[in-house]
Amino acid sequence: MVDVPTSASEPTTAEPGRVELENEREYVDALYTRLDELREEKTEQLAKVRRMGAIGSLQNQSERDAYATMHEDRLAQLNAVEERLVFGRLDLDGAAVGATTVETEDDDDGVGATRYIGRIGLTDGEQRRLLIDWRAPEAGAFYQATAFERLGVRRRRHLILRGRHVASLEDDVLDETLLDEVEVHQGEGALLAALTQRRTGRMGDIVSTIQAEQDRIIRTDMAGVVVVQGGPGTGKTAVALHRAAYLLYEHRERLKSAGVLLVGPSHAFMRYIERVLPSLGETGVVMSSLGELMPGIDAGEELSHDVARIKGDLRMAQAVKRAVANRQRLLAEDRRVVVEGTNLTLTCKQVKRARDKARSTGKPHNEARATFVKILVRELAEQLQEQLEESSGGGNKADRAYLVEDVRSSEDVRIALNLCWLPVTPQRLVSELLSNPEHLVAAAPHLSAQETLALLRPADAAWTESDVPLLDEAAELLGELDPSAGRAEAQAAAQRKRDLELAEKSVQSTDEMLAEYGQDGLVTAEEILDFNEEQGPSYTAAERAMSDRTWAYGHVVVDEAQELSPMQWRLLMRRCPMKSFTVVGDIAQASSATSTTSWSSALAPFVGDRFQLEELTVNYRTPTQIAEAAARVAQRAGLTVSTPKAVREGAWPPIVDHVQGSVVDALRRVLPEEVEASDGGLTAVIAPRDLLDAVRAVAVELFGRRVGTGSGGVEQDIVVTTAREAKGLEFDVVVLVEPEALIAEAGGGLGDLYVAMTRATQRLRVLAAGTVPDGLEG
Ligand SMILES: Nc1ncnc2c1ncn2[C@@H]1O[C@H](COP(=O)(O)OP(=O)(O)OP(=O)(O)O)[C@@H](O)[C@H]1O
Repeated sequence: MVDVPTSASEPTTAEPGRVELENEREYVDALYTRLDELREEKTEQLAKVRRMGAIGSLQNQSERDAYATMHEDRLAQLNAVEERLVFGRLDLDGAAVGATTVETEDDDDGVGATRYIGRIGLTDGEQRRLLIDWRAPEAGAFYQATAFERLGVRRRRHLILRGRHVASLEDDVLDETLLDEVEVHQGEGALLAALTQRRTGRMGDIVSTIQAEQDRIIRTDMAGVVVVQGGPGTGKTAVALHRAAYLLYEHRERLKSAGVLLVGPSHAFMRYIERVLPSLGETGVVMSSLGELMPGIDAGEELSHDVARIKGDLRMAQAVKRAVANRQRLLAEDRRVVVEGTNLTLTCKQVKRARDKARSTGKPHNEARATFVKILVRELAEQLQEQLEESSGGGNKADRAYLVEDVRSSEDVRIALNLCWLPVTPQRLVSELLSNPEHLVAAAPHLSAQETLALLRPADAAWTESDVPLLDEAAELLGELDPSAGRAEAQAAAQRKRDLELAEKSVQSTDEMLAEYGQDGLVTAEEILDFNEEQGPSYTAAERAMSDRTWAYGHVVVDEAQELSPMQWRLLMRRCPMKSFTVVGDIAQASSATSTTSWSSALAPFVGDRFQLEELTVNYRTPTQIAEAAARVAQRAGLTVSTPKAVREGAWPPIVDHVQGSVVDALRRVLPEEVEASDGGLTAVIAPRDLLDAVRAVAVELFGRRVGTGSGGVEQDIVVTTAREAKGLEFDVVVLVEPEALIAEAGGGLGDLYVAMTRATQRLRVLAAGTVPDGLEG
């Protein structure tokens, strides 16, 4: 049992601030001791379950799996919260908050008058609450209380930890009467300290400094669609991720089985944010970029704005529907088929009737085909029977079951039926639709000749993210070829990997146990795995969801949602029939004509006006000078942008270099200066696509392996990227190459330039051989 200090420490004669710091250190030490104790307990419980799993009877295998998963999850959570386990303390009305008191006696609601707030909740052996999870209702006041609306809070304190050590305290006294009584600890402010830290290429959590307007959105009810609009750097991504963690806490049971899907624009973005939820102790969220929403397909970026716009139009759903219907063909004339040497006739009328019946089942194409085939095989078998009986003079009665089999296995019949109703995969359907002009014109008569031409491409072209909704649409209408096939394969591979890890651990436990009985452990991980597999696989909800296109999620979070085309929205709505969404984005940052122009128009086809719009108004990323320049450029170009208030001044205004000659040569000169200015932080060079290779070559020439590109780039401290790939990311220093070319590349749209300018947390340098957009220089 940990001995947590629960009542006032004895006053000492030491300097008052010091004493209080020591008290906090003592309390925090005790919390970490409790954390260690719980980790040990869980490790022991897990080992015990695994030992039973390896040698016990088969009967309770799945129950034991469930226990093992539960213990593993909890252990993973306990391990994830090591850093900044506790970060806050609230002293409430009635609490004694003198310099030397740490009062945690229970008050009426069972929570201490002094509450410690942390990443998870902890209790001691007697179920007294030592630490309150930041998501619990009792922690709300830590984020919400102000001097005007104290919510019973006398003092809010931030505990700033280095490792397990309390380095300093930051007090926020809300009850003025306290000012005379207590020593107030003040530093630069926890928020500012967090914001001025150097960037690491990975987003971190903001759990200790969530601001009131963000907290309100994070804790909004789960039902329905919540849209969070906010300018660059207002914390939309941070809010979206913390909201996912909050909902998983608040609706644990429901979301544990249904799961939460988090969708972002690109691989680079998903890598940038992937550590946030695990650091909040949440590992079960399915994360997917727009290109990965169809299991088994990893689609790349759609480079042509026109193609993306055409494919993103809702009318493409009709086109796919027609393409499927066109696979259910009628005969132009009656057709002769030979079965076991007998000539039979498949009539146009028969085929039409069978087709109508199959369609009326309402089943998807591949499944309804069974009805179509069954009807025609039966009718052909009847014909065959009649002919055989006739030719034998009516004396011989043929066995219908044999005849059906003869018809079914006839090559001729197979070809004839396939010509009318061929089973097809979504990939094949979409690939043929986009590569065969006849198919495309027949399925998509709404397209102009020019648009049809823009869509046509080779049959083996790689998938792009705007193909994904078409594939999804096709999959929906086609159904599975073999309902148990593809999905099962993907799941089996994931499961085998997981099982092998488990089995290896299990072998260790078994070896230890057998050794206790003086026997050799003669079992291998593979043997245990084979043994377990006989019981059938078991999957976590996230694993099942990831490999199942038809999975119905309990909640979907969409980041950079302004980028979504109507077809992408349609796909996502299908993933969550309950329509429980958190949608975050900034209309002004939209890349192109495919993107959303207003939240109402984006959502109307799916939820009407039934969504709740929230706005974030403070910019935490970009210093004032850069934020103002970006907003000016956008406004002069006629773009409506929200102009959030930046929380800090920067050291530099944007620097513009008017380059004589080549921008790439100018970059060779400028980049070392900028990397130096980043002071060990992250530098990004954002360039138009056709300059990217040359820019990358210069960066590599200067900095070699320190340079990263694309989705792997966030690991490196110098990143060369397009504006689109930089969406959602941030860097200490940004060098922006040829701004006018960025606008031209986006078909005249300003969104990408606006995004590029607002990625910098410290410094922005613009290199322009061409003209400089109006407003950039004031
Ligand atoms: N309350 C906060 N405390 C500390 N840091 C914060 C807070 N809110 C936001 N930030 C930081 O501000 C930066 C911008 O946040 P975020 O990326 O979520 O903004 P965004 O609105 O999604 O930006 P954009 O739309 O431009 O991509 C991040 O580094 C984030 O950690």
